Amino acid sequence: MNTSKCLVTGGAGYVGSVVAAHLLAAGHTVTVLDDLSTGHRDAVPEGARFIEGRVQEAARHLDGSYDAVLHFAACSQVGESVARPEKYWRNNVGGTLDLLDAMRAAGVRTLVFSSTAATYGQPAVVPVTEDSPTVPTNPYGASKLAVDHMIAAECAAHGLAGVSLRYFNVAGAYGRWGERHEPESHLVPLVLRTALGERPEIAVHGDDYPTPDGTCVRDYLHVADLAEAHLLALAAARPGEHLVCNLGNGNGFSVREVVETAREVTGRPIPQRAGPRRPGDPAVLVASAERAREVLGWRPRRPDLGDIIADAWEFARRTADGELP
Ligand SMILES: NC(=O)c1ccc[n+]([C@@H]2O[C@H](COP(=O)([O-])OP(=O)(O)OC[C@H]3O[C@@H](n4cnc5c(N)ncnc54)[C@H](O)[C@@H]3O)[C@@H](O)[C@H]2O)c1
Ligand SMILES: O=c1ccn([C@@H]2O[C@H](COP(=O)(O)OP(=O)(O)O[C@H]3O[C@H](CO)[C@H](O)[C@H](O)[C@H]3O)[C@@H](O)[C@H]2O)c(=O)[nH]1
Repeated sequence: MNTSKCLVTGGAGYVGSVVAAHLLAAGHTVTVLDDLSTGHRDAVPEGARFIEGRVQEAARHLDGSYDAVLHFAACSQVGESVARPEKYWRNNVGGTLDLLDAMRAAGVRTLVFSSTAATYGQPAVVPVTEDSPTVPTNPYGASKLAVDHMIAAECAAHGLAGVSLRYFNVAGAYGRWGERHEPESHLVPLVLRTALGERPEIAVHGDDYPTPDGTCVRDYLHVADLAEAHLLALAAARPGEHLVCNLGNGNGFSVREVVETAREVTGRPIPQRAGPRRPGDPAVLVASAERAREVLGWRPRRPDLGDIIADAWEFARRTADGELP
């Protein structure tokens, strides 16, 4: 296997730190560039070089010795993006434009980008393929879609080898790396904080959706399986081509099913209360990841929701016990 020298932007965050750990384990050389706006210094894996800095200043750090960039650094809260869209255009779109300029100037010609299911908005048909219409329902999704377009144009005009990976719902943990967002908005870690007694109950955002139990259905994906896909994407990237791949397991679980599975995994009660819908939430989001299987050869190893939640639970418990930071 060829090994690469990689710049990992956002490598102090949840997904970026897990991917950085996988890259190192596979023998790649890793430099993390992160401004710690939502990330944690201690999440950067041992063996990676760390630069505290902004993607907007990537030109200062990139040179021709790098083979590839994996770009995770972004703002990623849907609600905040509605309230403060300018932050999302500036950081996600503007930051990536600066990064592309820096890569072109340094001659670094491979990019793997964290895109999202939010680029599709409310899909009319599930499972969602990469050919589904992209009609984002919030500025976060729109900013990520704009970046996908920027990368496609950079590939066509300047020969970049670009891959956009559209994650569905990432969850789980990998060893000492897990989800530590503050504030946390994602369902699985909030359910587990409730199991730990740190929160009195889980608010179910809407139970009147056109789904079997009335709650939203999502496709949950293990963060370690997601990391594997990034390594495969690095190997599959081709100059002048922009590859877009969905990443999900193709199985939908409702909010109630997630809570029930967490009760089974943790053996704790986990009170829940139905509340109003959260604006912008699609009823059902399930991926077709056929392309990732065919083109990348991606095979998720932990597709079972119980396994995903068990790993997140182990991480949440160790964090609560003070064993992890
Ligand atoms: N977690 C999910 O479920 C999910 C789903 C779809 C897509 N994504 C995308 O995956 C990526 C990683 O998500 P995450 O959950 O790990 O988020 P995260 O907030 O944990 O990580 C993002 C990291 O980027 C850093 N960062 C932000 N702006 C920066 C800048 N301008 N310069 C340098 N560093 C900067 C933050 O400090 C943080 O460490 C994001 O691009 C996100 O949009 C995540
Ligand atoms: O306290 C909570 C938190 C969430 N939910 C529900 O649980 C489901 C999953 O919510 P998350 O916030 O965990 O995830 P999203 O589906 O909203 O978001 C995920 O998918 C999006 C694409 O639509 C973006 O990519 C985003 O970054 C990614 O986390 C949703 O129906 C949400 O309404 C609750 O009922 N209660």
